[in-house]
Amino acid sequence: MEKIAVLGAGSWGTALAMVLNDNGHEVRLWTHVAEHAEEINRTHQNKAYLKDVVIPEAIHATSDLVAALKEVSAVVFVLPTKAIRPVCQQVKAVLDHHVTIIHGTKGIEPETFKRVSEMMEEELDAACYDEIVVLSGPSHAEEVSVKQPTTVSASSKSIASAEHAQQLFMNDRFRVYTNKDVLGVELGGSLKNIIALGAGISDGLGYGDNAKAALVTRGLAEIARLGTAMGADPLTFIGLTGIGDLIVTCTSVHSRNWRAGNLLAKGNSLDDVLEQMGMVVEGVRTAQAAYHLAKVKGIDMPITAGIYQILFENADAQAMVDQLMTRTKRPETDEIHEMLKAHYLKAYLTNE
Ligand SMILES: NC(=O)C1=CN([C@@H]2O[C@H](COP(=O)(O)OP(=O)(O)OC[C@H]3O[C@@H](n4cnc5c(N)ncnc54)[C@H](OP(=O)(O)O)[C@@H]3O)[C@@H](O)[C@H]2O)C=CC1
Ligand SMILES: O=C(CO)COP(=O)(O)O
Repeated sequence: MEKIAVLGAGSWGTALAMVLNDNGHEVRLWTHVAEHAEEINRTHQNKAYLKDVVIPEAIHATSDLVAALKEVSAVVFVLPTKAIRPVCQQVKAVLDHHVTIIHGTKGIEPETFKRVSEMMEEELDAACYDEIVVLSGPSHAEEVSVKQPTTVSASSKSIASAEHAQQLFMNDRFRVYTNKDVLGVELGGSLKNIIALGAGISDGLGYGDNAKAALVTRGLAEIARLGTAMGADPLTFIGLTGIGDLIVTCTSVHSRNWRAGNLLAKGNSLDDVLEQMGMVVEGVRTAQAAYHLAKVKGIDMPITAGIYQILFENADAQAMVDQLMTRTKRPETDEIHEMLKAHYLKAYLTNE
Protein backbone atom coordinates (compact mmCIF):
# COMPACT_ATOMS: atom_id res chain seq x y z
CA MET A 1 0.00 0.00 0.00
CA GLU A 2 1.21 3.49 -0.82
CA LYS A 3 1.24 6.99 0.65
CA ILE A 4 -0.62 9.42 -1.62
CA ALA A 5 -1.31 13.17 -1.50
CA VAL A 6 -4.54 14.50 -2.98
CA LEU A 7 -4.26 18.26 -3.55
CA GLY A 8 -7.66 19.98 -3.48
CA ALA A 9 -10.38 19.16 -0.94
CA GLY A 10 -13.37 20.07 -3.09
CA SER A 11 -15.95 17.56 -4.20
CA TRP A 12 -13.78 15.62 -6.67
CA GLY A 13 -10.62 15.64 -4.53
CA THR A 14 -12.60 14.27 -1.58
CA ALA A 15 -14.28 11.55 -3.68
CA LEU A 16 -10.95 10.44 -5.19
CA ALA A 17 -9.34 10.42 -1.74
CA MET A 18 -12.13 8.05 -0.66
CA VAL A 19 -11.46 5.68 -3.59
CA LEU A 20 -7.76 5.58 -2.70
CA ASN A 21 -8.60 5.00 0.96
CA ASP A 22 -10.96 2.14 -0.01
CA ASN A 23 -8.00 0.58 -1.81
CA GLY A 24 -5.97 0.60 1.41
CA HIS A 25 -3.67 3.54 0.67
CA GLU A 26 -2.61 6.15 3.23
CA VAL A 27 -4.24 9.33 1.96
CA ARG A 28 -3.40 12.94 2.86
CA LEU A 29 -6.06 15.36 1.62
CA TRP A 30 -4.51 18.82 1.22
CA THR A 31 -6.53 22.05 1.28
CA HIS A 32 -5.13 25.58 1.19
CA VAL A 33 -7.44 26.58 4.06
CA ALA A 34 -6.38 25.45 7.57
CA GLU A 35 -9.93 25.74 8.99
CA HIS A 36 -11.23 23.49 6.19
CA ALA A 37 -8.69 20.76 7.06
CA GLU A 38 -9.56 21.09 10.74
CA GLU A 39 -13.31 20.82 9.99
CA ILE A 40 -12.86 17.70 7.83
CA ASN A 41 -10.75 15.99 10.52
CA ARG A 42 -13.20 16.94 13.29
CA THR A 43 -16.53 16.21 11.55
CA HIS A 44 -15.46 13.66 8.90
CA GLN A 45 -17.61 15.55 6.48
CA ASN A 46 -16.99 18.11 3.74
CA LYS A 47 -20.31 19.92 3.99
CA ALA A 48 -19.66 22.70 1.46
CA TYR A 49 -18.62 20.28 -1.27
CA LEU A 50 -20.08 16.83 -0.59
CA LYS A 51 -23.14 17.22 1.59
CA ASP A 52 -24.21 14.13 3.61
CA VAL A 53 -21.14 12.04 2.72
CA VAL A 54 -19.21 10.52 5.63
CA ILE A 55 -15.45 10.65 5.06
CA PRO A 56 -13.51 7.71 6.55
CA GLU A 57 -11.46 8.68 9.61
CA ALA A 58 -8.31 7.26 8.04
CA ILE A 59 -8.26 10.13 5.51
CA HIS A 60 -6.19 12.87 7.07
CA ALA A 61 -6.84 16.42 5.89
CA THR A 62 -4.03 18.94 6.20
CA SER A 63 -3.09 22.43 5.04
CA ASP A 64 0.62 21.66 5.52
CA LEU A 65 1.95 20.88 2.03
CA VAL A 66 5.32 19.59 3.29
CA ALA A 67 3.57 17.08 5.57
CA ALA A 68 1.13 16.12 2.79
CA LEU A 69 3.95 15.32 0.36
CA LYS A 70 6.29 13.52 2.79
CA GLU A 71 7.31 10.11 1.38
CA VAL A 72 4.36 9.93 -1.05
CA SER A 73 4.63 7.81 -4.20
CA ALA A 74 1.92 9.74 -6.04
CA VAL A 75 0.49 13.26 -6.03
CA VAL A 76 -3.06 13.74 -7.36
CA PHE A 77 -3.95 17.32 -8.35
CA VAL A 78 -7.72 17.90 -8.18
CA LEU A 79 -8.02 21.66 -8.35
CA PRO A 80 -9.83 24.17 -10.52
CA THR A 81 -7.81 24.93 -13.68
CA LYS A 82 -7.03 28.43 -12.47
CA ALA A 83 -5.36 27.03 -9.31
CA ILE A 84 -3.07 24.61 -11.16
CA ARG A 85 -0.14 26.96 -11.76
CA PRO A 86 0.04 28.46 -8.25
CA VAL A 87 -0.27 25.07 -6.55
CA CYS A 88 2.36 23.51 -8.88
CA GLN A 89 4.71 26.34 -7.91
CA GLN A 90 4.15 25.55 -4.22
CA VAL A 91 4.73 21.84 -4.89
CA LYS A 92 7.92 22.55 -6.85
CA ALA A 93 9.31 24.45 -3.86
CA VAL A 94 8.89 21.52 -1.46
CA LEU A 95 8.72 18.19 -3.35
CA ASP A 96 12.12 16.53 -2.92
CA HIS A 97 11.65 13.05 -4.43
CA HIS A 98 10.34 11.21 -7.50
CA VAL A 99 6.55 10.59 -7.68
CA THR A 100 3.79 9.72 -10.12
CA ILE A 101 1.91 12.92 -10.96
CA ILE A 102 -1.81 12.48 -11.69
CA HIS A 103 -4.43 15.16 -12.30
CA GLY A 104 -8.23 15.10 -12.41
CA THR A 105 -8.78 18.68 -13.55
CA LYS A 106 -10.85 19.50 -16.66
CA GLY A 107 -10.13 22.83 -18.28
CA ILE A 108 -8.12 24.93 -20.73
CA GLU A 109 -6.31 28.13 -19.76
CA PRO A 110 -7.96 31.05 -21.63
CA GLU A 111 -4.85 33.22 -21.89
CA THR A 112 -2.54 30.52 -23.34
CA PHE A 113 -4.90 27.76 -24.63
CA LYS A 114 -2.77 25.34 -22.56
CA ARG A 115 -4.18 22.07 -21.30
CA VAL A 116 -3.72 21.20 -17.62
CA SER A 117 -0.85 18.74 -18.18
CA GLU A 118 0.94 21.37 -20.29
CA MET A 119 0.63 23.97 -17.52
CA MET A 120 1.91 21.41 -15.01
CA GLU A 121 4.89 20.57 -17.21
CA GLU A 122 5.76 24.27 -17.31
CA GLU A 123 5.54 24.69 -13.53
CA LEU A 124 6.80 21.44 -11.97
CA ASP A 125 10.38 20.18 -11.70
CA ALA A 126 10.72 17.61 -14.52
CA ALA A 127 13.18 15.58 -12.42
CA CYS A 128 10.39 14.72 -9.94
CA TYR A 129 8.19 12.69 -12.32
CA ASP A 130 8.23 10.75 -15.61
CA GLU A 131 5.05 11.62 -17.55
CA ILE A 132 1.87 13.18 -16.16
CA VAL A 133 -1.24 11.00 -15.93
CA VAL A 134 -4.70 12.41 -16.63
CA LEU A 135 -7.61 10.75 -14.84
CA SER A 136 -10.80 11.57 -16.72
CA GLY A 137 -14.19 10.16 -17.65
CA PRO A 138 -17.88 10.22 -16.70
CA SER A 139 -17.54 10.50 -12.93
CA HIS A 140 -19.55 12.78 -10.68
CA ALA A 141 -18.13 13.03 -7.16
CA GLU A 142 -21.62 12.68 -5.68
CA GLU A 143 -21.87 9.13 -7.12
CA VAL A 144 -18.24 8.03 -6.69
CA SER A 145 -18.34 8.98 -2.99
CA VAL A 146 -21.24 6.57 -2.41
CA LYS A 147 -19.58 3.80 -4.43
CA GLN A 148 -21.83 3.91 -7.49
CA PRO A 149 -20.23 2.01 -10.42
CA THR A 150 -17.98 4.37 -12.38
CA THR A 151 -15.50 4.03 -15.26
CA VAL A 152 -12.65 6.39 -16.14
CA SER A 153 -9.43 6.45 -18.17
CA ALA A 154 -5.89 7.00 -16.91
CA SER A 155 -4.02 8.57 -19.79
CA SER A 156 -0.30 9.21 -20.10
CA LYS A 157 2.47 9.21 -22.67
CA SER A 158 4.12 6.68 -20.33
CA ILE A 159 2.23 3.40 -20.13
CA ALA A 160 4.02 2.63 -16.82
CA SER A 161 2.73 5.85 -15.26
CA ALA A 162 -0.81 5.24 -16.59
CA GLU A 163 -0.70 1.71 -15.18
CA HIS A 164 0.51 2.98 -11.82
CA ALA A 165 -2.54 5.30 -11.64
CA GLN A 166 -4.79 2.44 -12.82
CA GLN A 167 -3.48 0.18 -10.09
CA LEU A 168 -3.85 2.88 -7.39
CA PHE A 169 -7.48 3.74 -8.19
CA MET A 170 -9.04 0.60 -9.65
CA ASN A 171 -11.53 -1.43 -7.60
CA ASP A 172 -14.82 -3.24 -8.15
CA ARG A 173 -16.80 0.05 -8.07
CA PHE A 174 -14.26 2.26 -9.88
CA ARG A 175 -13.01 0.72 -13.11
CA VAL A 176 -9.95 2.37 -14.68
CA TYR A 177 -8.85 1.87 -18.29
CA THR A 178 -5.54 3.12 -19.70
CA ASN A 179 -5.31 5.38 -22.75
CA LYS A 180 -2.32 6.84 -24.60
CA ASP A 181 -4.04 9.87 -26.18
CA VAL A 182 -3.42 12.53 -23.50
CA LEU A 183 -4.33 15.34 -25.90
CA GLY A 184 -7.69 13.83 -26.86
CA VAL A 185 -8.48 12.87 -23.26
CA GLU A 186 -7.79 16.36 -21.90
CA LEU A 187 -9.62 18.13 -24.73
CA GLY A 188 -12.68 15.87 -24.46
CA GLY A 189 -12.89 16.31 -20.67
CA SER A 190 -12.57 20.09 -20.91
CA LEU A 191 -14.68 20.93 -23.96
CA LYS A 192 -17.67 18.84 -22.85
CA ASN A 193 -18.21 21.33 -20.02
CA ILE A 194 -19.13 24.02 -22.56
CA ILE A 195 -21.73 21.76 -24.17
CA ALA A 196 -23.08 20.88 -20.69
CA LEU A 197 -23.65 24.59 -20.04
CA GLY A 198 -25.62 24.54 -23.31
CA ALA A 199 -27.64 21.51 -22.18
CA GLY A 200 -28.52 23.34 -18.96
CA ILE A 201 -29.55 26.40 -20.97
CA SER A 202 -31.67 24.25 -23.28
CA ASP A 203 -33.44 22.58 -20.35
CA GLY A 204 -33.84 25.97 -18.63
CA LEU A 205 -35.55 27.33 -21.75
CA GLY A 206 -38.00 24.44 -21.54
CA TYR A 207 -36.70 22.43 -24.50
CA GLY A 208 -36.83 18.66 -24.37
CA ASP A 209 -34.79 15.54 -24.99
CA ASN A 210 -34.60 16.08 -28.76
CA ALA A 211 -32.78 19.36 -28.27
CA LYS A 212 -30.43 17.85 -25.70
CA ALA A 213 -29.60 14.87 -27.94
CA ALA A 214 -28.86 17.34 -30.73
CA LEU A 215 -26.53 19.31 -28.46
CA VAL A 216 -24.70 16.16 -27.37
CA THR A 217 -24.17 14.79 -30.88
CA ARG A 218 -23.44 18.06 -32.69
CA GLY A 219 -21.40 19.18 -29.66
CA LEU A 220 -19.34 16.02 -29.99
CA ALA A 221 -18.85 16.75 -33.71
CA GLU A 222 -17.32 20.14 -32.97
CA ILE A 223 -15.21 18.85 -30.05
CA ALA A 224 -13.82 16.15 -32.35
CA ARG A 225 -13.31 18.68 -35.15
CA LEU A 226 -11.10 20.89 -32.97
CA GLY A 227 -9.44 17.95 -31.24
CA THR A 228 -8.55 16.13 -34.44
CA ALA A 229 -7.20 19.33 -36.01
CA MET A 230 -4.93 19.63 -32.97
CA GLY A 231 -3.65 16.06 -33.40
CA ALA A 232 -5.89 13.95 -31.14
CA ASP A 233 -7.08 10.46 -32.13
CA PRO A 234 -10.71 10.82 -33.36
CA LEU A 235 -11.61 7.53 -31.66
CA THR A 236 -10.88 9.06 -28.25
CA PHE A 237 -13.95 11.25 -28.69
CA ILE A 238 -16.24 8.21 -28.89
CA GLY A 239 -14.75 6.80 -25.68
CA LEU A 240 -15.27 7.39 -21.97
CA THR A 241 -13.51 10.75 -21.90
CA GLY A 242 -15.40 12.00 -24.97
CA ILE A 243 -18.99 10.94 -25.53
CA GLY A 244 -19.09 9.20 -22.11
CA ASP A 245 -18.30 12.34 -20.16
CA LEU A 246 -20.40 14.48 -22.48
CA ILE A 247 -23.47 12.32 -21.81
CA VAL A 248 -23.08 12.36 -18.04
CA THR A 249 -22.40 16.08 -17.81
CA CYS A 250 -25.27 17.05 -20.11
CA THR A 251 -27.83 14.82 -18.42
CA SER A 252 -26.97 14.71 -14.72
CA VAL A 253 -28.46 16.96 -12.07
CA HIS A 254 -25.10 16.65 -10.30
CA SER A 255 -23.33 18.59 -13.04
CA ARG A 256 -22.15 22.01 -11.98
CA ASN A 257 -21.98 23.10 -15.62
CA TRP A 258 -25.50 21.89 -16.41
CA ARG A 259 -26.83 23.59 -13.27
CA ALA A 260 -25.09 26.87 -14.11
CA GLY A 261 -26.54 26.80 -17.65
CA ASN A 262 -29.98 26.12 -16.24
CA LEU A 263 -29.76 29.14 -13.90
CA LEU A 264 -28.52 31.35 -16.75
CA ALA A 265 -31.49 30.42 -18.94
CA LYS A 266 -33.80 31.42 -16.09
CA GLY A 267 -32.50 34.98 -16.28
CA ASN A 268 -29.71 35.04 -13.68
CA SER A 269 -26.54 36.96 -14.53
CA LEU A 270 -23.28 35.02 -14.91
CA ASP A 271 -21.85 36.63 -11.75
CA ASP A 272 -24.95 35.67 -9.74
CA VAL A 273 -24.85 32.11 -11.07
CA LEU A 274 -21.18 31.62 -10.17
CA GLU A 275 -21.81 33.09 -6.72
CA GLN A 276 -24.77 30.75 -6.15
CA MET A 277 -22.89 27.65 -7.34
CA GLY A 278 -20.08 27.95 -4.76
CA MET A 279 -18.14 25.31 -6.73
CA VAL A 280 -16.05 25.58 -9.84
CA VAL A 281 -17.93 25.79 -13.17
CA GLU A 282 -15.04 25.01 -15.51
CA GLY A 283 -17.06 25.43 -18.72
CA VAL A 284 -17.11 29.21 -18.33
CA ARG A 285 -13.35 29.79 -18.65
CA THR A 286 -13.00 26.90 -21.09
CA ALA A 287 -15.64 28.51 -23.34
CA GLN A 288 -13.42 31.60 -23.46
CA ALA A 289 -10.41 29.46 -24.36
CA ALA A 290 -12.19 27.30 -26.95
CA TYR A 291 -13.95 30.21 -28.66
CA HIS A 292 -10.66 32.05 -29.29
CA LEU A 293 -8.68 28.85 -30.00
CA ALA A 294 -11.23 27.79 -32.65
CA LYS A 295 -10.87 31.21 -34.29
CA VAL A 296 -7.08 30.97 -34.32
CA LYS A 297 -7.24 27.45 -35.81
CA GLY A 298 -10.05 28.31 -38.26
CA ILE A 299 -12.33 25.58 -36.87
CA ASP A 300 -16.12 25.93 -37.02
CA MET A 301 -17.60 25.50 -33.51
CA PRO A 302 -21.09 27.06 -33.71
CA ILE A 303 -22.42 25.72 -30.39
CA THR A 304 -19.33 26.82 -28.49
CA ALA A 305 -19.51 30.24 -30.16
CA GLY A 306 -23.19 30.60 -29.20
CA ILE A 307 -22.49 29.69 -25.58
CA TYR A 308 -19.53 32.08 -25.47
CA GLN A 309 -21.79 34.87 -26.72
CA ILE A 310 -24.45 34.08 -24.09
CA LEU A 311 -21.79 34.07 -21.33
CA PHE A 312 -19.66 37.03 -22.35
CA GLU A 313 -21.56 39.15 -24.85
CA ASN A 314 -24.98 39.19 -23.25
CA ALA A 315 -26.53 37.35 -26.20
CA ASP A 316 -30.08 36.18 -25.72
CA ALA A 317 -30.24 32.38 -25.24
CA GLN A 318 -33.45 32.00 -27.24
CA ALA A 319 -32.00 34.00 -30.13
CA MET A 320 -28.93 31.72 -30.07
CA VAL A 321 -31.11 28.62 -30.42
CA ASP A 322 -32.86 30.23 -33.42
CA GLN A 323 -29.49 31.09 -34.93
CA LEU A 324 -28.17 27.51 -34.55
CA MET A 325 -31.35 26.02 -36.01
CA THR A 326 -31.33 28.22 -39.11
CA ARG A 327 -27.70 27.77 -40.16
CA THR A 328 -26.95 26.93 -43.79
CA LYS A 329 -27.95 23.44 -44.96
CA ARG A 330 -25.18 20.86 -44.82
CA PRO A 331 -24.53 17.08 -44.83
CA GLU A 332 -24.12 15.40 -41.45
CA THR A 333 -21.08 13.15 -41.76
CA ASP A 334 -18.80 14.33 -44.60
CA GLU A 335 -16.44 16.15 -42.26
CA ILE A 336 -16.27 13.13 -39.91
CA HIS A 337 -15.14 10.90 -42.81
CA GLU A 338 -12.54 13.53 -43.72
CA MET A 339 -11.32 13.70 -40.11
CA LEU A 340 -10.92 9.92 -39.87
CA LYS A 341 -9.23 9.70 -43.29
CA ALA A 342 -6.75 12.48 -42.48
CA HIS A 343 -5.92 11.00 -39.07
CA TYR A 344 -5.39 7.44 -40.27
CA LEU A 345 -3.51 8.51 -43.38
CA LYS A 346 -1.12 10.48 -41.15
CA ALA A 347 -0.78 7.52 -38.74
CA TYR A 348 -0.09 5.19 -41.71
CA LEU A 349 2.49 7.53 -43.26
CA THR A 350 4.29 8.10 -39.96
CA ASN A 351 4.01 4.39 -39.05
CA GLU A 352 2.41 5.14 -35.65
N1 LIG B 1 -16.90 17.50 -9.00
C1 LIG B 1 -16.83 16.48 -9.83
O1 LIG B 1 -17.68 15.58 -9.81
C2 LIG B 1 -15.72 16.39 -10.81
C3 LIG B 1 -14.83 17.43 -11.01
N2 LIG B 1 -13.82 17.30 -11.92
C4 LIG B 1 -12.86 18.37 -12.11
O2 LIG B 1 -12.04 18.46 -10.94
C5 LIG B 1 -11.59 19.81 -10.76
C6 LIG B 1 -11.94 20.25 -9.34
O3 LIG B 1 -13.35 20.24 -9.28
P1 LIG B 1 -14.19 20.14 -7.94
O4 LIG B 1 -13.55 19.27 -6.95
O5 LIG B 1 -15.57 19.83 -8.40
O6 LIG B 1 -14.11 21.65 -7.46
P2 LIG B 1 -14.72 22.28 -6.14
O7 LIG B 1 -15.20 23.63 -6.50
O8 LIG B 1 -15.65 21.32 -5.51
O9 LIG B 1 -13.44 22.39 -5.18
C7 LIG B 1 -12.31 23.09 -5.55
C8 LIG B 1 -11.29 23.01 -4.42
O10 LIG B 1 -10.08 23.65 -4.86
C9 LIG B 1 -9.73 24.64 -3.89
N3 LIG B 1 -9.01 25.76 -4.47
C10 LIG B 1 -9.49 26.77 -5.24
N4 LIG B 1 -8.49 27.62 -5.56
C11 LIG B 1 -7.37 27.16 -4.96
C12 LIG B 1 -6.03 27.60 -4.91
N5 LIG B 1 -5.61 28.69 -5.56
N6 LIG B 1 -5.15 26.88 -4.19
C13 LIG B 1 -5.53 25.78 -3.54
N7 LIG B 1 -6.78 25.29 -3.55
C14 LIG B 1 -7.70 25.98 -4.27
C15 LIG B 1 -11.06 25.08 -3.32
O11 LIG B 1 -10.84 25.74 -2.10
P3 LIG B 1 -11.83 26.89 -1.56
O12 LIG B 1 -12.80 26.16 -0.70
O13 LIG B 1 -10.94 27.82 -0.80
O14 LIG B 1 -12.46 27.55 -2.76
C16 LIG B 1 -11.77 23.73 -3.18
O15 LIG B 1 -11.29 23.05 -2.05
C17 LIG B 1 -12.31 20.63 -11.85
O16 LIG B 1 -11.44 20.83 -12.94
C18 LIG B 1 -13.48 19.75 -12.28
O17 LIG B 1 -13.86 19.96 -13.63
C19 LIG B 1 -13.63 16.16 -12.64
C20 LIG B 1 -14.48 15.09 -12.49
C21 LIG B 1 -15.58 15.12 -11.56
O1 LIG C 1 -16.55 16.23 -15.14
C1 LIG C 1 -17.50 15.94 -14.46
C2 LIG C 1 -18.15 14.62 -14.51
O2 LIG C 1 -17.40 13.69 -15.23
C3 LIG C 1 -18.08 16.97 -13.56
O3 LIG C 1 -18.80 17.86 -14.32
P1 LIG C 1 -19.36 19.18 -13.60
O4 LIG C 1 -18.16 20.02 -13.25
O5 LIG C 1 -20.26 19.82 -14.61
O6 LIG C 1 -20.09 18.72 -12.38
